[in-house]
Amino acid sequence: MYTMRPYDAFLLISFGGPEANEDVIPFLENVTHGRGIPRERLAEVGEHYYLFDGVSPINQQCRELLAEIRSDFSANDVDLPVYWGNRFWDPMLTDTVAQMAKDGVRRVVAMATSAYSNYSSHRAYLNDIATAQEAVGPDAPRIDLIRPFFDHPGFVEPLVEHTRAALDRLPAGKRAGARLLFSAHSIPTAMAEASGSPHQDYGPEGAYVAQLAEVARLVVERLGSGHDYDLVYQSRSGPPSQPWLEPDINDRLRDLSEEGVSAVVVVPHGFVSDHMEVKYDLDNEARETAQELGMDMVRAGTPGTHPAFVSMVRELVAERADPHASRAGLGNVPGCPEESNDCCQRG
Ligand SMILES: CC1=C(CCC(=O)O)c2cc3nc(cc4[nH]c(cc5[nH]c(cc1n2)c(C)c5CCC(=O)O)c(CCC(=O)O)c4C)C(CCC(=O)O)=C3C
Ligand SMILES: [Fe+2]
Repeated sequence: MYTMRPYDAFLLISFGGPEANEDVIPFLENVTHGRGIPRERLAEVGEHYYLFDGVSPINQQCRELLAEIRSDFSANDVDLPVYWGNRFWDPMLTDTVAQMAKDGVRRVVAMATSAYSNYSSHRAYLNDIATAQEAVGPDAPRIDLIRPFFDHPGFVEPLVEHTRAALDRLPAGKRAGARLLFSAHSIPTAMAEASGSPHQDYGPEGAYVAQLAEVARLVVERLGSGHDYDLVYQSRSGPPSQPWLEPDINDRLRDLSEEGVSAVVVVPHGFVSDHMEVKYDLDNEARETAQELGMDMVRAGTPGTHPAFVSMVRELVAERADPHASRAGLGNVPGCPEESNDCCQRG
């Protein structure tokens, strides 16, 4: 039996989402607590959830990933029980940490459903782990979070495969001339500049943008088809006075249309699963923009439960368990150190 010493449990930590209409507003209040998001934006985002009867796809996607992790662990003789806790909706992280304490779990390896270095995707998870441990008290287990994994082959390879499949869904005559749009969640530029380790040089835009650009480059390199591509952003939510990462995907689609591009493949490489920000902001909003412009648009899938992504989870657990393990990483942009108190500040 493969024990993954020193760990005695695995924990998946995700964002969480509502699964009923009456949960939408309380969920949005949890997410935006004290974050200065304009009321109009909240009402608008609420409507996105009501369109799907208040059901965010993210919890079901976590359940599917958890099922795959459990069977992968058992097929590979990894005897770690698998737990799940969310930052903003049931099952809440604090409740899961309390349950682990009750079950006698002492040392946990955790993975966030978030691949890149920035406050929202990394530091916020570390902070929420600490808050949950404090709430549970002295019996709370120690929890080691797995590093941002944007450069792991188990994240990149599924994106390559899904981009290739998306290109094949375009009309044959449009494939060669299609533009690839790599799309990620926008964040405030100040947060982007504060992303990653302060002891690394990522260039003026910070770690998050450098990592997104590197993953896009790695995917295009592996496709080997010579397609032109751009990095774009989606799901901006702050007040207009606050600068966020640009260009917005909808603005870029308009510019590309003027430049004569008539087909695009959108690759949501900033995300791990096809949750609401992918389903609404790309499949409804960006698609509508593309339709208005008369462009063909196909959206590639996220890693989701791709077998390489599921194996990656086990590989990252083994990497975290062994301080001498070499890090599986493609490309040239560093992530965050394993034990880090100063990376990914809010900015
Ligand atoms: C970088 C990033 C990721 C990707 C990495 C990761 O996955 O972690 C991500 C994922 C997600 N974001 C999600 C939902 C929301 N994010 C919001 C607000 C915000 N996101 C931000 C950043 C990110 N967010 C930021 C800087 C804000 C502003 C408020 C703040 O500074 O904290 C709001 C408030 C309303 C709004 O303003 O849009 C909602 C509802 C869901 C769940 C979707 C579902 O239900 O399926 C997921 C997976
Ligand atoms: Fe978000």
